[in-house]
Amino acid sequence: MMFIAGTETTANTLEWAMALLLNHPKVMLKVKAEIDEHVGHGRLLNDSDTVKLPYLGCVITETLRLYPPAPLLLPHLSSEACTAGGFDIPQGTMLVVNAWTMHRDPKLWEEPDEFKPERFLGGFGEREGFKYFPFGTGRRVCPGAGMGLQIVSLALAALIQCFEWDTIGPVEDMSHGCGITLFKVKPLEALCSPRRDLITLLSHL
Ligand code: HEM
Repeated sequence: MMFIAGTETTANTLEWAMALLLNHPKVMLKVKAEIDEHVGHGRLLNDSDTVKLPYLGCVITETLRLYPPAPLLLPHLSSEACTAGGFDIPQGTMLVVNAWTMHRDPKLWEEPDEFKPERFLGGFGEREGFKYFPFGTGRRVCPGAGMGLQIVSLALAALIQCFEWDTIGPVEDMSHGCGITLFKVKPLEALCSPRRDLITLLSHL
């Protein structure tokens, strides 16, 4: 279960994040500048560096808002009768929460369909958690959230630290398909070449 729940979600997030960055070169440059400033070119970044990269964190948070890997979370069953949003829910009802819709609700977000990592600079208030939940919430919240975020941060940061990236066509196609997870219809294809400043380091790996 841990393996199934932890692999596709993490890989999809990385793919969506890179696709978004390719379509937003100014954001890509900002992430690169942050990595260059806090890690540099003399060594490969490691997991203790990710805390020094708040803008990268905003990019991943914003990616998970626009493309939550589990857009309907997992189905929940009411263990007792309750009320939710004014609706009476009998015991034993299957509840599905549509995170995708809430993450793009214009009543909750400014320019909801735009990729704007800056919206998360300065943190995220506790109450706001109710409009943003790529990992679910409550008792059945994703137990791998911390690990998932760390893997995506580390992988994305390493790809940007070491390589120059470009789209193959004019823009990356962002069409999505949805099963249990939200996937990219056209798998990401991109051009990459080693960054000049990293060639010596990479050649010694
Ligand atoms: C970016 C990465 C990930 C995302 C977006 C994600 C998202 C989610 C979501 C939305 C749920 C359902 C929560 C709910 O219905 O309230 C879930 C459950 C779960 N996730 Fe993740 N997940 C990620 C990574 C991981 C990783 C790395 C692991 C394990 C190593 C993991 C293990 C699980 C397990 C075991 C459950 C079921 C929990 C339960 O039913 O009590 N996930 N995840």
